[in-house]
Amino acid sequence: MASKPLVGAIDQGTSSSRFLVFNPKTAEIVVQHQVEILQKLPQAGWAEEDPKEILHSVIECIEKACDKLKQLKIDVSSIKAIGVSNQRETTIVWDKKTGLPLYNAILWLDLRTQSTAEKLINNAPNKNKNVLQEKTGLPISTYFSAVKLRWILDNVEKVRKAVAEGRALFGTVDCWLIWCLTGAQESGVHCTDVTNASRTMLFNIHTLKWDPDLCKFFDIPMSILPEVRSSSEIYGLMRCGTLAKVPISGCLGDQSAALVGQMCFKPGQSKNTYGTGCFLLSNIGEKPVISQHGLLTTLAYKMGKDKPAVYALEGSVAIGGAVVRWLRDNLHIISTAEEVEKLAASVGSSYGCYFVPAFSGLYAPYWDPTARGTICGLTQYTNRNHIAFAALEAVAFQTRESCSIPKGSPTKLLVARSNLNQCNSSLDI
Ligand SMILES: Nc1ncnc2c1ncn2[C@@H]1O[C@H](COP(=O)(O)OP(=O)(O)O)[C@@H](O)[C@H]1O
Ligand SMILES: O=P(O)(O)OC[C@H](O)CO
Repeated sequence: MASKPLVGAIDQGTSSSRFLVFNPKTAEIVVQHQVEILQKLPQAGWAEEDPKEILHSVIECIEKACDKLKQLKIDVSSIKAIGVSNQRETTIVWDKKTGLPLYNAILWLDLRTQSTAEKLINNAPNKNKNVLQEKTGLPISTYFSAVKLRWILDNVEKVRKAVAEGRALFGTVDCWLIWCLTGAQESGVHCTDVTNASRTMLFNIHTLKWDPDLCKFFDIPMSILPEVRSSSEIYGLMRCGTLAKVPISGCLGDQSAALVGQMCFKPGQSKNTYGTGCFLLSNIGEKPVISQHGLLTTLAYKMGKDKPAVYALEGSVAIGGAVVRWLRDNLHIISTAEEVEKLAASVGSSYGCYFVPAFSGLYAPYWDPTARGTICGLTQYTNRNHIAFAALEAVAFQTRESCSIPKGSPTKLLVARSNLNQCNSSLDI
């Protein structure tokens, strides 16, 4: 008897890559594999990843998940389609002739563009950081791809040369992965979807097209931008590995994917996801609403070429699970992320210690790139357990703040999910 059709999902996040194989009828996960990604922090505020490592981690996850399927005696040819979801805004420029990246991926939470963003705001009428909000749904901030791309064009000679010679391609992580997996130099498809495009600040969220005026504002050559497609259509076929010839037929920025995954299809339905950052998205239907209170307006999904675009309001928190990684990698007070729960639970309170993990400035609703993290309220009594508790409490405080920003329509349902949720203390807080 033929095996039941399955669907594969690439989830390329800031901290890790995953490949999950689902039964599309029941949404049950059949197998999955996950690989952590190395983050390079070459200077204070800078955060990069190697695009080749990102790609290889995804390929490793696909191959290992397929091995697990084989161990379960399930034919890998049961995987009929693959979807891509990805950390958004992270900016990659590569050479279409060599297939190689021309610079490391600049991560969404990188702060190197603080002065670029400040300069743009100072030149805007009334120094208004929301001068592009009507068109893009976003404030001028270090967060979005356009300023990162501007920085690369200003600072990386190799990229300038490749642009002049017509060899450079720009893309967010979805775009890089789809181009590589559909054949790179030979047959790579250079495309992105509307949800990812809406995080670049070069995309008009009303016309659903790259906007020449926005490109002029940031002085970005339109020739390097990918084609913008819907979130659900066949972009191309896998050209390598065990899943060669399987169509890649879905693409959504990870927070939009989470909204879809939680089936928040009606206006007012919302989800909050805890990964590296923490993102509350609320479905607002087919008309974009511009927030007066520091929320972003973003594309939620467009489920086919001829299907309507659906929008969301978003409360973004840059540092969620990343604070736990910082306790592990920088303070070394835990050796695995899971341990944080034991430490926090052992005290049950921070005893007046507060942790503001503004490592990447503050996002919604402040949009202040100059903010920096702090731990305060320390006494001689404070130990690592209290700091662990305060770190988890900080994620909860930031979430509460996102939930309390007025959204224009009441939230009817809020679903919370992800890795940090495995940590019961964080949910209890
Ligand atoms: N059990 C846990 N308890 C608390 N934090 C965790 C736990 N597991 C992972 N994390 C944190 O969550 C983040 C990873 O979550 P993940 O969903 O893989 O992120 P992303 O999608 O951004 O790659 C890391 O920053 C890590 O420190
Ligand atoms: O890596 P995550 O899952 O925290 O998601 C990152 C966001 O897409 C950044 O906008």
